[in-house]
Amino acid sequence: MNSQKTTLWQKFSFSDVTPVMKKLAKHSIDKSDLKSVPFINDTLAKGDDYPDFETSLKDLRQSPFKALIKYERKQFVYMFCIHITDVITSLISALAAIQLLRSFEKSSSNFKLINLFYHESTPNQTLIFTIALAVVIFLLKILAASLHAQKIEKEMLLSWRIPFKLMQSLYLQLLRISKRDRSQYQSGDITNLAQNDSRFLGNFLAHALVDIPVLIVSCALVLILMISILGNVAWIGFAVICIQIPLSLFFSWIGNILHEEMMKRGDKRLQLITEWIQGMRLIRYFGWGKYFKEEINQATLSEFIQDIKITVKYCFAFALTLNWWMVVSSAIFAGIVYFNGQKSASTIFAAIWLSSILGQQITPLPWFVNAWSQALVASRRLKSFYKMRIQEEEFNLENSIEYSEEEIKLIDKIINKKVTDEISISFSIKNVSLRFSENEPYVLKDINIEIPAKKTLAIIGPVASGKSLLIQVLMGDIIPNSGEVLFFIHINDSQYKINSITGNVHTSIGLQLLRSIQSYVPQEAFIISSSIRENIPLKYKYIDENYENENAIMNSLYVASFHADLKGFSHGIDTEIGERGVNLSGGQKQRISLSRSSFANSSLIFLDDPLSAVDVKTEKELAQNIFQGEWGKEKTVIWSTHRLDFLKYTDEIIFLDNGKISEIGTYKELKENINSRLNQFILGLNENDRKN
Ligand SMILES: Nc1ncnc2c1ncn2[C@@H]1O[C@H](COP(=O)(O)OP(=O)(O)OP(=O)(O)O)[C@@H](O)[C@H]1O
Repeated sequence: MNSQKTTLWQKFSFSDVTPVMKKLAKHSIDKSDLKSVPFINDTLAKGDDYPDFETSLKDLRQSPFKALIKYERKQFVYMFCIHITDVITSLISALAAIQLLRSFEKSSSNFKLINLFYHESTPNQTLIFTIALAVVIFLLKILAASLHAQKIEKEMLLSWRIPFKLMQSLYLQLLRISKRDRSQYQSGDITNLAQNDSRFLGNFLAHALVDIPVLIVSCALVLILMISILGNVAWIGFAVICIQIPLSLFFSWIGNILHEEMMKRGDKRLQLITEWIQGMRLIRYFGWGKYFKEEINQATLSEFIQDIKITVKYCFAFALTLNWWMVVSSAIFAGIVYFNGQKSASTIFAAIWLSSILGQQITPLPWFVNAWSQALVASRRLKSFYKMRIQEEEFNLENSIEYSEEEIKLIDKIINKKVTDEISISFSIKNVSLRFSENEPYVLKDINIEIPAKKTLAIIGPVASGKSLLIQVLMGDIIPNSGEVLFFIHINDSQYKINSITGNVHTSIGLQLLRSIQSYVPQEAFIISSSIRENIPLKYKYIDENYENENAIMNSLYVASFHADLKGFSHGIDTEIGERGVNLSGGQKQRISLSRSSFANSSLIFLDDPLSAVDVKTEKELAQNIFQGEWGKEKTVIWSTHRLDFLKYTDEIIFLDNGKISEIGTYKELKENINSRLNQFILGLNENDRKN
């Protein structure tokens, strides 16, 4: 149903919403239910002019505030028209009511509309006219109320859509942010940006932005009417307003200067709460709960105090504004008495009614200022988040590789997973060095390695020697200060004109290519709060594909030696494994993570020491399944490890010492050399002992 075509009354009908509400109550709502509600559909998906993330990022970096005004301008114009018509309708009804009074008085020379129709009106004619006028006033009031309802509906739409759109781009930015810049932000800051800042911005734009120009226009209109009806005494009312507005703005403003600090205190509290949740076990075991609680209480208290300071100023401004219209009308009465103006009922009524319309417009002024300053702070904070570089921006354009038309076609097919032939990958790493800032030492130094296709390379070395960093550089996650990482994709028995592609992992195309053929098993397993069945394929990715493919899931669990563990689960692969896998042991989580990689069946696998929590028996099984099985023969595996027993299954080993390759060779070569770094390492000697 197109909401543009629905009538006002249909829009307010609950018949569409009721079935969804019932389902919501039963927690069984799905996407198709949401689609059946035109309002939700309209709000979240259709009818907006938001560009895609890349395009909007430019605008968001200049000012999220201005960007949103640009994308929602049609809505703002529409809301302005509705709102100003609503105000004008109210003014016309006030004029009609004044005229009604004057038709009884027959004394006023101004606005004697009745004389336009009846020069010598009979009492009956006057009666009919006044009844007709009363009906018109009533209808005008209904029209004004329904216009106002329409405006509120639009406000609601915007107050949902703006934060929703901002959150979407925030998540995308978070996903693509460069690894170096990401470290500037803590989880609490990001939660606050998504939860509060985006809402503050949405609140102001939805509820106040349009009201400010409406306020200015309507005040001018009311003033013109007052002058034409009441004469020069209306200027007294105007003068009284001129005193009140700056006073109330002043108090709102000084309250709002405190707002930025308030947001920082909120970040701190959220940060502590996130740490509390993440470290719940440790906090309990170490008995830190009391101190943590105190810290959170203090952060909450300091946020609360700041809020009180802001609220006091705001309330003062609000109190000033709320009943000011009475002061305005009283001042006008005083003027009428002092200057001996018209003292008829219609004049008094005009003074009261027009002042109250003026008051209605001005009352929310302190709130506008409050919402405005919150929105400005939110926009500034969001801007600095969007300003962080996305990963592609760190790439050096000189590294780009020129591709022929045929190559681009093939790249496209690989990225979109349309290549059915067998793919294999080799690497060439040249002069790679890395440090995190000018003042810090290099953490990777002049790394040069060739990794052949379908081979297993082990990266070993002492703690903090740079193993994980090297893997992250090879995966394109960290851009080195110098050197390059090239990879070569070979396609066997290809029906395409070409059967190999060269890529640089630190270019946009290279990164996309690599991500379409790689899988990764991290040091710490990532487990979603769901069943094993959904955890293996990660339901998000395979939702429309084969995530219910039980054979493939079982096979991947077998490869990761998880099949025996399944017997202990009451519901087999449908067993829920709790939030972040709380119902699993450390080793089980790691093996779920490994099965995921096996299920993905990628041609290139990065393993960042994922077997640290696996026992010796399982370790042997894994070695047979993985390194002697399909992975060892068909895939390129790059594996950082401390588990030296596995090394005999690898094709090549590099030994990292303090970011530098100190040794490279096969397991046999390194083991046979008594002085090899590997043998020294097994004996427990460090690099310095060896040199000495
Ligand atoms: N973002 C970063 N900023 C600054 N230094 C970093 C950063 N990430 C890692 N390092 C430093 O780089 C060095 C190598 O870290 P890396 O994680 O690669 O070690 P590792 O060999 O994988 O260690 P482990 O065996 O303990 O997993 C460490 O000294 C670490 O402190």
